[in-house]
Amino acid sequence: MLLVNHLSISYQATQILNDFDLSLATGDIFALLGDSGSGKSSVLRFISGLDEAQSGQVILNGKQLSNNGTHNVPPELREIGMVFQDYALFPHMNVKKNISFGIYNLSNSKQKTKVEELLLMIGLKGVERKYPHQLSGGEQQRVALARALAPSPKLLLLDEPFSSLDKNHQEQLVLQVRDILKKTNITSILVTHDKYEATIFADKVGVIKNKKLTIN
Ligand SMILES: Nc1ncnc2c1ncn2[C@@H]1O[C@H](COP(=O)(O)OP(=O)(O)OP(=O)(O)O)[C@@H](O)[C@H]1O
Repeated sequence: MLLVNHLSISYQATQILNDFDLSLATGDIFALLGDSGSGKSSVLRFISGLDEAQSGQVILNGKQLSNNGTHNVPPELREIGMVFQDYALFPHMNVKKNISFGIYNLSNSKQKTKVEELLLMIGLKGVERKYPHQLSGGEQQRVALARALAPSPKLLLLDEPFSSLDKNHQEQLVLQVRDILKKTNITSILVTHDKYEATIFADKVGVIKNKKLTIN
């Protein structure tokens, strides 16, 4: 379960969020909408431990990761996976190296098995040795998802991962990723501008309005 309590964020004198609260059950897929500049990415950066805030608490599966706007647990120890819109993959690493990046502590044979399992799940069996530039945008985003899922995170944060894809493939990928997340039962938050995408992807949709979260 994820709890975000009393999150308030200001940059210089401008307040972006005021007492933002969010509660998700394990396995929930949540989409966060809001106008440009409303603070969607800022919420993800606080939850992931990258940016601090004026106030705010994060509790994931009973563990307090942040309190009073500061972080008790650094980003790399939070068991939170992330997928972004751009620069999702390391261009100089092949697909296998990209996916196994976060599981370097496993033995080579365990890494290999995990990469094969994930490639099968994302429908890209056999591309281990390809480089990102040899894949389409949608394929790259599926590999980015596999990389984020490899260490079995407790929470997955997706910041507009579908928005740079062409419309024809976008819906198919949105539904495919939803399916994968449902199978793995990972609690997820998608930040998006696209109301339709939010509706088909998520179990619950929320909007940032007047610096707070409104659940539809
Ligand atoms: N490090 C920072 N320093 C100063 N201002 C910032 C910083 N990060 C974000 N902001 C400002 O805070 C506001 C919220 O930014 P944020 O990126 O969270 O919004 P968003 O809802 O994700 O926007 P978009 O949909 O356009 O990506 C914006 O006005 C942005 O310019």
